[in-house]
Amino acid sequence: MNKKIGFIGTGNMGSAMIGGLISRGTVKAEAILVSDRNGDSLSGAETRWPGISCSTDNSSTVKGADIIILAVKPHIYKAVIEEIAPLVDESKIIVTIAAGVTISQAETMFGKDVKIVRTMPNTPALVGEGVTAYCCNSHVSESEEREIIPVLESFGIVEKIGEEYFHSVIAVSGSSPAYVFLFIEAMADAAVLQGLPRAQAYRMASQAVLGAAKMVRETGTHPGELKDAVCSPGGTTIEAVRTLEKGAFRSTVIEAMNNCALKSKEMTKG
Ligand SMILES: NC(=O)C1=CN([C@@H]2O[C@H](COP(=O)(O)OP(=O)(O)OC[C@H]3O[C@@H](n4cnc5c(N)ncnc54)[C@H](OP(=O)(O)O)[C@@H]3O)[C@@H](O)[C@H]2O)C=CC1
Ligand SMILES: O=C(O)[C@@H]1CCC=N1
Repeated sequence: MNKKIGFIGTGNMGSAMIGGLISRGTVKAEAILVSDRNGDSLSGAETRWPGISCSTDNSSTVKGADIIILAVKPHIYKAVIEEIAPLVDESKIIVTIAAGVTISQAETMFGKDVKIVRTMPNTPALVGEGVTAYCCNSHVSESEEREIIPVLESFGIVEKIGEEYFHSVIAVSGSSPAYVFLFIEAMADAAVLQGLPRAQAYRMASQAVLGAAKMVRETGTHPGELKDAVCSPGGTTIEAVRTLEKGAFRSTVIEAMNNCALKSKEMTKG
């Protein structure tokens, strides 16, 4: 692709996306422009990805890029958009990634017609195993949407959704790596408690999650059926499942994700 991609903000999510773009080879490092007010984030990006253009000046990113990804926290959106709005014309596409910032709110912040693609990525974008949900505003043409999809595919799988589903998507993919990391950490802690060396515990716990996820994806078998196949009658696994259910494992996950989606709704109200 011969487009230049700009990032305003290169913290947790921005750097995961840059990593995905470069390792997938969607664009060369020289086609990526980054600006950040945080010198440490900027120098970290410069060291990790030699060839990218780094600056503390957001306007240089906007001037040089065709696709501009706003990778700052939601409460910074208004200030950044007001700063860059005069430089954004119909040749540029704005990609938003913020929780709780709707297309209509971003349009109001720009105060003029701008092409906006609202997305919800997640940090596994760094290793090309992310999920990115997106929807476009009415100013993005079908051909422009076709140009954006390969950019999003650099991060992993891509799902087009109606904007009303963003709250659920934040719970099931934007935020969910955090719950999975907790789960891996807890499994490794238990293994360490039982005497396994920490490094082996992390390798085994994370591989079990990776392998189980791949089985769901690649066999198409219902997760309940896959669980049943691990639980030998009177065996070890059903003891663990009984204990998890006593602790309301599934209900706790459902409740947590419901609260996550509610928080996203609340953030939309500002
Ligand atoms: N983290 C995640 O897993 C996900 C995050 N998101 C969304 O991504 C966005 C970014 O989150 P995240 O990466 O975690 O945040 P971070 O704080 O890690 O990164 C944001 C970066 O932007 C910098 N910044 C702040 N203000 C400006 C400015 N005016 N101009 C240029 N740079 C600025 C910050 O600097 P400083 O440190 O000085 O503030 C920081 O380096 C959020 O809107 C969030 O909702 C979406 C999906 C997943
Ligand atoms: O916690 C947050 O608000 C952001 C959005 C999704 C993941 N991190």
